Amino acid sequence: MDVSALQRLRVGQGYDVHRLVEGRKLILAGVEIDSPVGLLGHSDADALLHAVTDAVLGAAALGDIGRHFSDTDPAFEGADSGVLLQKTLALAASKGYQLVNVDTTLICQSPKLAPHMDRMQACLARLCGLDAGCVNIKAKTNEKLGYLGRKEAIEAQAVVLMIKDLPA
Ligand SMILES: Nc1ccn([C@@H]2O[C@H](COP(=O)(O)O)[C@@H](O)[C@H]2O)c(=O)n1
Ligand SMILES: C[C@@]1(CO)OP(=O)(O)OP(=O)(O)OC[C@H]1O
Repeated sequence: MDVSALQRLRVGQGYDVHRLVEGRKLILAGVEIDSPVGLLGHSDADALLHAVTDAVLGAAALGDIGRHFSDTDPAFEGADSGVLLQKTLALAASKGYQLVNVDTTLICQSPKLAPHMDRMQACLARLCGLDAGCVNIKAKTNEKLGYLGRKEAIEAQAVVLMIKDLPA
């Protein structure tokens, strides 16, 4: 086993939740999904991309999403979370971190996401600069339990693996 390669590996974990309301678009993994309700937020409220962004920041020990893109800054009102993820990946790359793979879970009672999964996976892979085979999105209902089960919100969880360059 190559121990020096193992020492360059970093894992990161991310989580997000946004409330579902009328009058907002539902955007997940950078894809707009046909729905009578959408996620509320200062940005486009893409909970999945926020969780992935936090996981990347976690792996690179760079804090959390709000530290880089404040939810009180008018610059991020309606922001495209795909752009924020790509800025985060560029920041991580500037510190020597490259993404290896991404795994995510959406806890979403409704709508059914299976019909949108291929598009969501392709979009997330493009945003991450990875092959689709290195990116995964899973969907779960919350078995009608609690605020997620009552369709009041959607939750996202993400785990990433990153590899750090050897110091020059
Ligand atoms: N919003 C969702 C939720 C779930 N799915 C798919 O259904 C399967 C079963 O979900 P359970 O919560 O009942 O375990 C799940 O594995 C997904 O394939 C979905 O498409 N959209
Ligand atoms: C990206 C930001 C910017 O306001 O998006 P929000 O829509 O506020 O979403 P949240 O996940 O609550 O916090 C992250 C914020 O930094």
